[in-house]
Amino acid sequence: MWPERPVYERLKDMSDITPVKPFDYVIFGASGDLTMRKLLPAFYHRFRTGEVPGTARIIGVARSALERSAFQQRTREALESFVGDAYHDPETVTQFLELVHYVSLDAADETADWSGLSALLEDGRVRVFYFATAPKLYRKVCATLDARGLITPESRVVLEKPIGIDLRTAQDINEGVGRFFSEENIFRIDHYLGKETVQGVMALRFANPVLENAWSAEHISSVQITAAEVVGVEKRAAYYDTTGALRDMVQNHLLQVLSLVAMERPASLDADAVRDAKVAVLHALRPLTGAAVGENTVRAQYQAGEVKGEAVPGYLDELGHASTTETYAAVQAEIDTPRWKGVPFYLRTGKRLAEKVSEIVITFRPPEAGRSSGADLFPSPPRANLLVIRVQPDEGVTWRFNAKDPADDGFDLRCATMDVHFERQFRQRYPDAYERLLLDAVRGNPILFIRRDEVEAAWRWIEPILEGWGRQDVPMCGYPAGGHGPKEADDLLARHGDAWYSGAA
Ligand SMILES: NC(=O)C1=CN([C@@H]2O[C@H](COP(=O)(O)OP(=O)(O)OC[C@H]3O[C@@H](n4cnc5c(N)ncnc54)[C@H](OP(=O)(O)O)[C@@H]3O)[C@@H](O)[C@H]2O)C=CC1
Ligand SMILES: O=C1O[C@H](COP(=O)(O)O)[C@@H](O)[C@H](O)[C@H]1O
Repeated sequence: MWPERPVYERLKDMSDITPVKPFDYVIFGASGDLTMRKLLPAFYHRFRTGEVPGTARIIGVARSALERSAFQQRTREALESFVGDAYHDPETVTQFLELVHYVSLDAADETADWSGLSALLEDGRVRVFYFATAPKLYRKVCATLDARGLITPESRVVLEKPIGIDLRTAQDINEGVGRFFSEENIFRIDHYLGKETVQGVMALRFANPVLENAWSAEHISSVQITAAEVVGVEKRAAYYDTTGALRDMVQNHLLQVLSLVAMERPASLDADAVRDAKVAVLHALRPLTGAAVGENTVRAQYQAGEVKGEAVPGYLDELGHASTTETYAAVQAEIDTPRWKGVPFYLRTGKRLAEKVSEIVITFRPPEAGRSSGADLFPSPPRANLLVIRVQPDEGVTWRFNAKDPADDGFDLRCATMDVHFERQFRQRYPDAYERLLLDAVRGNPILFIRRDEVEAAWRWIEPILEGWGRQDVPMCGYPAGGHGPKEADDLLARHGDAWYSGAA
């Protein structure tokens, strides 16, 4: 039923564990992919390490008619598949399943019988409503929760992305949910912010003066942000075909990463200080309108190909009908601030690519000839320094620098790399992004969640691209499944003398 599970070496767990108070966590969309693959395994890990108390309740809600025992069985299978062997302890799993409840309910039906859910909720506890369903349900479910008296002063709501399909629908959702929950109790989740290496961007930038001082157009010539996936759309075709790569990944994950890479130093690590700094970047993105959409963006669909030795069908064959939804998007963005004047930020994401990798690549300017630098000193010209932040997998950093070529008796240069693999270095398990985010919502800590103005600013920038694509201003390109994306995305960079980083530092 589930894909083959990976085997992990057991590494150290978090040492900084502060158990949360008993809570009731209601997950709408409990039988879905996200809950099974990410949310329940994340809760399990935090239960295993003692952060989630044994009296907490995780209450799954979906329309499927399931007994509690059947949902517990599905949970057990999900944990077998998605928790590494080294952390999968049958006794702990059995204890964890005691936390898990299920209510069969059509959350879109305000006339349905909600008493099964209310009966499981305890007054005085932190109560989290997590919406792992289609965003069009969010407002309605909030209204019904309110009508049924289920929203208490200790209640919070977690909204999965994408929030809407454009600016207007995002505003509608924000307004609608905002009628029942104050902004401080709305947690808009973007799981990329929960990734350790994405949070680590701030540490890298602001705790290392060498990097902090070089972090601008004076020293950096381009920034690449990639989120490549091997999987196709598979069972999520119905959702994906109405969404596409730009809405699914760029509007949220990639723009959040870009904001962290490009933001000014925040006044503090308070949630609002960081969010103020991030939203300033989103406001400073140069709008891509008119001809600029065609010049700066590429969209494409995967075609039949081969992934890890297996033949796979193209997107349209999988769907069985025509579609203008992109499974790949590449965008060249510019940020109109003095710090980033003239620096291209290249973003790309796609399904059915050669490998699963998310990374940030910072290319520094090589020393210029004529300056009092190394450029004129050596017989071979120095190459650009590269800093590669591997968001996932193999979280870490690679630094490419110029070294003296040991094979040469003169002073020829050769590129060398320093590779840091964080798990190896810290002997520390890298938690899945959802682990921290699920419990930050219980703690009421919003630092890794997105504020309303951020979501709307991101849509404001994305919308003209969607409009240009809707007008068919930009051709739909193709790329073979299992490859590196469309040739047109390579051309986008080649126009500036750049090339996508291919792992070969
Ligand atoms: N899957 C992923 O990797 C990621 C998903 N997300 C987001 O999470 C959300 C869920 O995604 P995903 O799990 O993939 O989607 P799925 O389609 O797999 O799951 C949707 C869930 O919603 C339930 N559901 C649908 N309608 C209702 C209803 N009226 N009342 C109660 N439950 C309902 C379905 O169960 P039933 O049919 O039994 O009612 C099912 O459990 C989406 O917003 C998606 O964008 C975000 C990041 C990653
Ligand atoms: O939000 C989403 O993210 C996943 C990719 O997440 P990752 O953590 O595995 O990089 C993507 O597959 C999905 O389509 C999208 O909705």
